[in-house]
Amino acid sequence: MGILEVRDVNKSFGGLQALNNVQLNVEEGSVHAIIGPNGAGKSTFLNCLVGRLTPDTGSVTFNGGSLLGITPHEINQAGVARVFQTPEIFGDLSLLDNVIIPTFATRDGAFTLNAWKRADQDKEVREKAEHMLEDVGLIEKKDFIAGSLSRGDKRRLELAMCLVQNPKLLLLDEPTAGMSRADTNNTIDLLKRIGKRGITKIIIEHDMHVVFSLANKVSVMAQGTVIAEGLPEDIKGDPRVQEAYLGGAHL
Ligand SMILES: Nc1ncnc2c1ncn2[C@@H]1O[C@H](COP(=O)(O)OP(=O)(O)OP(=O)(O)O)[C@@H](O)[C@H]1O
Repeated sequence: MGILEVRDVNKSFGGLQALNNVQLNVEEGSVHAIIGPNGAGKSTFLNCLVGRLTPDTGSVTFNGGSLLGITPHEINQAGVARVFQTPEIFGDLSLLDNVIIPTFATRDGAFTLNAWKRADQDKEVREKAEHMLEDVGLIEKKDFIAGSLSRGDKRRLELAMCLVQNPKLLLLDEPTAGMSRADTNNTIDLLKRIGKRGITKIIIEHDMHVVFSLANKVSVMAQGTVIAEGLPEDIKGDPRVQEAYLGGAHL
């Protein structure tokens, strides 16, 4: 039994079948990459996991319970956190306040919009948020306004906002998209470091350097279905994958 079990998931948009009988089994503590060409259905699949979309048929079981028929907030409370392609941060607040908000919410549950200002005075919350910023290498910028950060730092901040919620499963949607090679390598190092905490991760990524640096297992999607699955070194040499993913070029 994996921590996440996906069975026979289908999703259509009008006449277009975006997901076609998707099966996935993610082992607890693993880093599971999902790769595939543009339009393969990767984002649609991720959206089905976090409740942004509802599959037409199939089941999604996480940690023994179904993720279907519950709200995105309930999915988050069940221990699933997602880092988006476009970082979802509060651009006009400081980095520290950005991390204080989810730290406070995780400890105290739902809260009113202005309550986080009180959280700022809460020593325990503040220290936890600062510790998290230290973990992702942003502590020196804690008083900067988040909107002024580089793209790489914004993603690092969003990661801190997710990690402070102590997720069991972290979904990373192209975590290095648009980053310089130096920022990409920093992100790989950071993800390796947080990997040591045993959080299960699903990574959707186009950059094969990132995939092969981090993943224990790779699933390849094409035309809405999983066409191959295995260890990164096996996937690299799989002719079906070469064909589907890069039109025959070598990974
Ligand atoms: N909301 C939607 N309405 C209609 N069609 C959609 C919608 N979302 C996705 N699609 C279509 O579903 C298919 C799968 O798209 P999806 O974005 O999941 O692919 P992807 O593998 O994530 O691609 P990329 O790597 O380019 O992000 C595509 O043909 C896309 O045009």
